[in-house]
Amino acid sequence: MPVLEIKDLSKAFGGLKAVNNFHMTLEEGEIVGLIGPNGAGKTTVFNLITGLYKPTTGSIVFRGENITGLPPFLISQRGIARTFQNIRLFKQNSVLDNVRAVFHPRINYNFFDAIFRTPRFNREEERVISETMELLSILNLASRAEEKAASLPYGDQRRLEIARALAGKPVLLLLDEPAAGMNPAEVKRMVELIREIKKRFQLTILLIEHQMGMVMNLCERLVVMDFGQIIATGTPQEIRNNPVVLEAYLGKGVTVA
Ligand SMILES: Nc1ncnc2c1ncn2[C@@H]1O[C@H](COP(=O)(O)OP(=O)(O)OP(=O)(O)O)[C@@H](O)[C@H]1O
Repeated sequence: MPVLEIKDLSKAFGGLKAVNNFHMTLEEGEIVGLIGPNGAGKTTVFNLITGLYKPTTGSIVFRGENITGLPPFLISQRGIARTFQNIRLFKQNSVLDNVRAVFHPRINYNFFDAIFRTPRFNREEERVISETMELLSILNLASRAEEKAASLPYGDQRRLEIARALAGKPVLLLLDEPAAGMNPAEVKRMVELIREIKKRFQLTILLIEHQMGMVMNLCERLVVMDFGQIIATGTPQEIRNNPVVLEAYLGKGVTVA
C-alpha cells in the first residue's frame, strides 16, 4: 500500500488555480523532491496534504485512509508532519520547550496528576524530557536545550523545526525548503541530516527545495510543477536534461545547476 496517494487535486483561489489536477504516489521509504519555479504551487500542495487548505477537487489517501479535508490536528495524529518555509517556532521559549510542547498532547497524566505532582506526573515528565533530549542530540542541538529559540543561529532554527516535526512521530515528513538561506557547508550538513533521520525513523519524505544540488543529491525521484500543474516527473538525471523543465526555469531566469 502506498504511503500517500493523491488524485486529481486542485485548489483555486478566486480565479487562480494554484494547484490544478495534481497527482502523486509516494511509496514507503521514498524520498521525493517537489520542485518548480516560484509560485508553481508547491507549498499549496503541502497545505492541502496537511489540511491547512481544503481542496477544491480531488482526494488525498494516506496509508489507505481518505484524509481529504480533515483538520490539521487529525492529519498530524495520523502521522504526517511538516516544516514551514518561514520558520515557525515559539521564539521566546527554550529549545527544549519547543520540542517538549509537541509531546504534550500524547502525555499520559491528567489534571489532578499535574496539580498534585503525583508519581505518574513525574514519571511522564521525565519520559518526555528524556525523549526530547534524545531528539535534540540527534539534531545536534542538545547543548542548546536551555537557550531561547530566538537566539539560535538560522541553521539551528531550521534543525529545531525538524526536531519539532519528528516529535510528532511521523510516518511521512514534508520538508518545505529546509536548506533555504544556508551556505554550501550547511546545505551539505542538512543533506546528511535528512539521510540520517530518514533511516533512523524509517520516514517517507517529500521535499520542496530550490537548492538543486541538494535535490539532485538526495532525491530518488522528482516531480516538477509549473503554474499549478505537473510538467515532468523522473529521476534527477532525467529531470536535469528535460527541455520542458529547463524552459520553465530559464523562462524565469533561474538555472538548473
Ligand atoms: N492563501 C492564498 N490566497 C491566494 N493565493 C494564494 C494563496 N496561497 C497561495 N496562493 C497563490 O498560489 C500560487 C502558488 O503559490 P505557492 O506558495 O503554492 O507556490 P510555491 O511553488 O510554493 O512558490 P515558492 O517556491 O515561491 O514558495 C501563487 O500564485 C500564490 O500567490
